[in-house]
Amino acid sequence: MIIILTFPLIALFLFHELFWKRRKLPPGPIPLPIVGNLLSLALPKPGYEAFRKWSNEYGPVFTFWLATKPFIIITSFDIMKETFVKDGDTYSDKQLNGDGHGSFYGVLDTNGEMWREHRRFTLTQLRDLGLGKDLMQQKILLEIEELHSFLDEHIGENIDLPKVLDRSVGNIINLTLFNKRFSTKERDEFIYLKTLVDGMFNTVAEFRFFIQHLIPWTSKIIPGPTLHEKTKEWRNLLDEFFKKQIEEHRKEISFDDVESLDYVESFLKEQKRREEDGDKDTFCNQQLMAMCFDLFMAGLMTTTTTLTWGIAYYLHNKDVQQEIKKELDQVIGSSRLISTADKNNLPFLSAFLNETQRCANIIPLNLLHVAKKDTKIGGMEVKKGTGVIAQISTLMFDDKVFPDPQRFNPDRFIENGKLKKVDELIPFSIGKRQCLGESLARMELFSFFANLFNRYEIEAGNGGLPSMDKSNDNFVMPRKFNVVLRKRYEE
Ligand code: HEM
Repeated sequence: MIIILTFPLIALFLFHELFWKRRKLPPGPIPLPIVGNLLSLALPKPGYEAFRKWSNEYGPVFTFWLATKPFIIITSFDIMKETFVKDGDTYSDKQLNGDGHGSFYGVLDTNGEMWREHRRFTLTQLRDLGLGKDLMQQKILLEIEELHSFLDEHIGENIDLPKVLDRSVGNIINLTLFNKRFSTKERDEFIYLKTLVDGMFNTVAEFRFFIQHLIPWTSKIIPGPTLHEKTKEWRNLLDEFFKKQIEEHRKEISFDDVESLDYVESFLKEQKRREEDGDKDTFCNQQLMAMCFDLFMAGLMTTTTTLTWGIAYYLHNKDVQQEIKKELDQVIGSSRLISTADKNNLPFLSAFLNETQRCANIIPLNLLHVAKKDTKIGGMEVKKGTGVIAQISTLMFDDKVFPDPQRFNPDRFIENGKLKKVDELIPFSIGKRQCLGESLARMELFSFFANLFNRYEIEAGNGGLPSMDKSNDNFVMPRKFNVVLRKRYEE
């Protein structure tokens, strides 16, 4: 009797999984029950190969099952543009889960008016705090001078350069938020903050937590602490860290000053204005903490990881090193600081930066968006609420756009001795939710690379050349390596 009943149930289940639930979606790989196509991303990590194969097999628009949820993956630049730029409003919502802040605040994990208002506010503040003027460049150059003084003391020694750069990048975000940098004496304070940021990232990346993030009910059956409990621990510590600095601001702020020195000061002034107008919600304290969280989470690891890959590619490619040094010697010719004002005269260095971002390809699966209404993508019907992803990592390794894509070759961005604009290079994504920190990140990457390469000979340290293996980590982080520096100019 049981066998007679079980057989049709299994048949029904398989019919549902293999056919019924997929019938109105673009074609794609067959999903397994519960995990969908997730396992393919681990074979090999970080999943570039799986997406490349599917894109070749099913075309530039296909369905990928992230656990039990279908996502429409777009791998062609033209269709990404049609979708996320020309019809941008339809895709400006993200799939929210609140795992980061434990609630829906900030910009990473909000939609609608809250997201729009704070995205606009933050972009305006970043501009007013210096990105639109020379001020931000000056702050970055001051940070680079501090970096140089530190590195100069360690000439000829083995040094974990990525770790040192991490503090400089963290300083720039902290300066932007709180007008405060971590001096050499406050190194422990930064190490503590970094431990919290890494702790949060590593938690979300752990497979059992990643599954809980995608299928919340599994937290009830997977043994051990839940994702919610684990992220709450890190979040509370991060909140405490931010709260301390916010409270110091509250004590010192002068609401009569029109100009603000940092993001938190601008936010507190706007908060007061709104509260006087009867709006206590839009600029509430929880939103401020969530914004500090988002800018640190989104801005620190991405920038340091890109810088670290850049140094690794530089060490591995002697011919590229020679070309960069030749250009720097011709154009700069001294140990003076280099700023973005020099950028147009350093096309090969800019090409190196482009190629670093393309090859580092640090976001193997882009953030999850949803269609706000019934629509069409690449001619295929898509229902309101369906997940949609601009799969930028597949595009950056597309051999039709970037021939011989695995080869590190900055020359692909050079034409007639000048920097060639290649629209398909979109490491900061595309559309209404394109990276909010893009201008800041670009300025940092250029300034750090230019000044490091101009001031120092950089050689591999005692562990040899850095490993270029990306299969070890969910975040495409390079493995740890040391370098040895020597000065290129006597002072
Ligand atoms: C090399 C460095 C960086 C890379 C490669 C990068 C890349 C990205 C990508 C791919 C997205 C997802 C866009 C989407 O949803 O389609 C994103 C979003 C975001 N990034 Fe960045 N990012 C970098 C640096 C930064 C920095 C320095 C900050 C700020 C300090 C920042 C803040 C953000 C924020 C707040 C979002 C969410 C925007 C929104 O949803 O409206 N990022 N970034």
